[in-house]
Amino acid sequence: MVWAPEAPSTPSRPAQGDIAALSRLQALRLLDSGPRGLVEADAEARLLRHGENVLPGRRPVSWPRRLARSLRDPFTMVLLALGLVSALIASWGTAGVIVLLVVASCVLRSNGEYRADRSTAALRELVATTATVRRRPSEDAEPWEREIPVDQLVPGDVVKLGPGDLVPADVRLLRARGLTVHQAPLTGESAPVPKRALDLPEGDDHLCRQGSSVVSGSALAVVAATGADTMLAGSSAAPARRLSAFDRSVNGISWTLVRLMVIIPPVALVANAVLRGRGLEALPFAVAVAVGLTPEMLPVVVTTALARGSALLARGGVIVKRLAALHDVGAIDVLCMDKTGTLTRDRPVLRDSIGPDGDPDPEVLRWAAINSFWTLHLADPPVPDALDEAILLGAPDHGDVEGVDASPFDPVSRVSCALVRDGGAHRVVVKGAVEPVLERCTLSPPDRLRAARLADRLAEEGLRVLAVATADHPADRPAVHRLGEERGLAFAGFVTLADEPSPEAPAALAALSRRGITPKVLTGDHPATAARTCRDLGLSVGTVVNAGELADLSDAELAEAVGRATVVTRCTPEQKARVVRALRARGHTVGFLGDGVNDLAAMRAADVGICPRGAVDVTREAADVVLAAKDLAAVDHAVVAGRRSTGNIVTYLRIALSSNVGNVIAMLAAGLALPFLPMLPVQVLVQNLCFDAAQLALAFDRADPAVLRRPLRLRPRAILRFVVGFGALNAVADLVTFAVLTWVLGVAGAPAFHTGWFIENMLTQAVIMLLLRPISGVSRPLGLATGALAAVGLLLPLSPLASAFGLVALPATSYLWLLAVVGLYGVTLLALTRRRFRDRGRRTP
Ligand SMILES: Nc1ncnc2c1ncn2[C@@H]1O[C@H](COP(=O)(O)OP(=O)(O)OP(=O)(O)O)[C@@H](O)[C@H]1O
Repeated sequence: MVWAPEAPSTPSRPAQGDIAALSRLQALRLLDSGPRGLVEADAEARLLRHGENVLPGRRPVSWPRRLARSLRDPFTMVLLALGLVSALIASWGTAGVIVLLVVASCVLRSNGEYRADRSTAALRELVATTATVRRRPSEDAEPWEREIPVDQLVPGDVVKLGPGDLVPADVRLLRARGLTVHQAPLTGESAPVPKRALDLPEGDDHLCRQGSSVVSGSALAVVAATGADTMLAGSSAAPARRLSAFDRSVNGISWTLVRLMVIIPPVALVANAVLRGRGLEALPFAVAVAVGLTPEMLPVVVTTALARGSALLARGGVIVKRLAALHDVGAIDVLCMDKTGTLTRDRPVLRDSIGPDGDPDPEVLRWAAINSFWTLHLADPPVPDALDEAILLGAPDHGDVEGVDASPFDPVSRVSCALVRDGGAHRVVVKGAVEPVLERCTLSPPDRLRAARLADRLAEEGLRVLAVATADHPADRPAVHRLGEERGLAFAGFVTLADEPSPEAPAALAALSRRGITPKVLTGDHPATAARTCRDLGLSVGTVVNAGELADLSDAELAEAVGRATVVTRCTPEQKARVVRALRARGHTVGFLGDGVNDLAAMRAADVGICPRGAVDVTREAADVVLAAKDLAAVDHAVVAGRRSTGNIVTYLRIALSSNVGNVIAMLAAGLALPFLPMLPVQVLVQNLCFDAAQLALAFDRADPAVLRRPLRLRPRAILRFVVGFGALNAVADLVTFAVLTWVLGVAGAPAFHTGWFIENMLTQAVIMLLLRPISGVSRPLGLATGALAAVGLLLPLSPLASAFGLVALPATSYLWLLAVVGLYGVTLLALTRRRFRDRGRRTP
């Protein structure tokens, strides 16, 4: 029979309030839909009418808007302020060069960010969430179910929901089995909320909103509102992402420099006035010195280094969803992971069916299969449970038993239930983890102990053990989602399944530990099964912690306990998250690799969430890194790419800041010692511009092998300490140059002095770029950039442009002396850096 909706006098945008008050059938009619779903052509027409199912705030930012946004950066603000001051005192050269610096860095930055965002958006598309929709090719055709991108959903579409799905739009439930949803992003409630497909609705039990996610159970629902019409869009409750450790580190360094930039001009002015009697004429110089401190290319180098790393990873199928996460991957020192599918192949195979006395008993398997069959068929989850499938594959026919209702596996209660009619009687069949099932059974204390010991023995062989129990169920007690709460069950026995350890896991685990990463296994499985699997993979297991025993510990005690453990078992989703938070509180940078709905909370709690492409939607949405497959070797690749990119950023910061700090100290000191300013403002700014441009090559530098061997994090304090030391050395080289120019070469007049110092400065910058790095090899871009920098320094004073910058040609002896100073500086730098980087294995960057 074809289901024919009554009057099709449907408004194009039915008010949600109307739908909330209606029965299932009335809601379907209002939406001009039916349980067999929309016809494809109708869905297309609706898509044109309603638009894509995209939240308004999620649209891409345009290039001009990005350019305008880059002006809001603190460095740019200070630079513009200094440019304004220069313009006010009619120092047009200084103001002009500052504007040029700002324009260059803003254009480069917004262009880099635009390109990086476009490529990460394209990569994100590859792992975008989909919805299982029921549609018909034509009015009379049978409906089919298929996955479509969430943005293609329209009001009236009939969708299926299962554990781990993100609710793709605002929906009205048509059928639900054991459905619980997590709707914290909308209501703040942290506990999962049960939902039912009632015909006479009370409250919003029968509605699920976009932004919530399915924790357990399954449902069929009709889409009531999409895109801007959803409650989430209306409430602007889109979750704000917390600032990552990397963002905080970069901000920390930036603000330290910004403070210095603001302080330098007044200090320089006062010192010049007091010691040299100079007035406002020293202001352009003071401004130029402050500008000289800025690492203008910081945002560009950061974006380029991270975008390059994630582009390389994408070629291997690893997708980094937000750039800063690549740094965080490189910083991971503890990798928490689930067991199933990560350490095992996730291809369970049925082994045995064992009665309470330990002997084989086919009846246990029969009940297990009845439970699996009816939970799969009545609940009809979009993705069938692997354990249920394995049981059905290995079980004989289970006879004439009719399913009445079912509550699919719930990762919190760890049981699944089916209500069946067996002959004339109703019977509830419960299957699940050993402890929650035994807890629900009527057993004498010795029998309970014997059953638990039997389960331990089976689990010690590395088998997955499911307990099975049954009970008569009076027909007048229908509430299925209360089935799991049944007590007084009769214990039937155990079924066991084998899930072989993954053959690739031992090598991948060994590779991770060579990179200084400690693996920790957080699983919902039995302690003995988990311990045996880990031992088989060569992991040193130590004490196996049972998460149930951690419940009463304080956060500090928990941190202590899990800090020592390698395997934490019987974890509920929230316990996995608590363990991750405890490890972070101990100062670890924690990565979490998982793929199930039971991994979601931990994924969100971790510094970096990692999942395979086949993970449930909600986990994939929360993850920062998505792998082509659940493969520990791919995590290793991501770690290497992260450390390589961070290594390049750290090198850039060390070089840029050491050189800039050195120059600032030298200029301020020389400005006070000399009767004239040691450099013209325009010269300071030109050499700054050349140095900035050359440093872009550092984003493409080679990786230091030592950096790849240990977790690498941007540590502002360590970088600033490094900069103070090497900045001081750079200042000494500058001051030696001043001494040579004044006393050895007897340079007469400011232009010759300025030129000598300009040449030396450009050459030392080239030397610093080559030597202040942890590796001796030079990449092609770096070789070209440093060569160009040195060439500009040596040739600009000899070129026709020299006079425009206040430079003059120097005699050959001056060049020789300058080269000698730079050579001496280079040798000293080489000796110090080799020593500094030789024992880098023991130091932080
Ligand atoms: N379909 C199912 N029916 C009944 N019991 C199940 C089912 N799936 C899992 N269980 C039981 O619940 C326990 C916890 O399962 P859960 O999915 O939380 O973790 P897991 O898959 O064992 O491990 P991991 O967290 O490492 O992926 C399992 O050890 C098993 O005893």
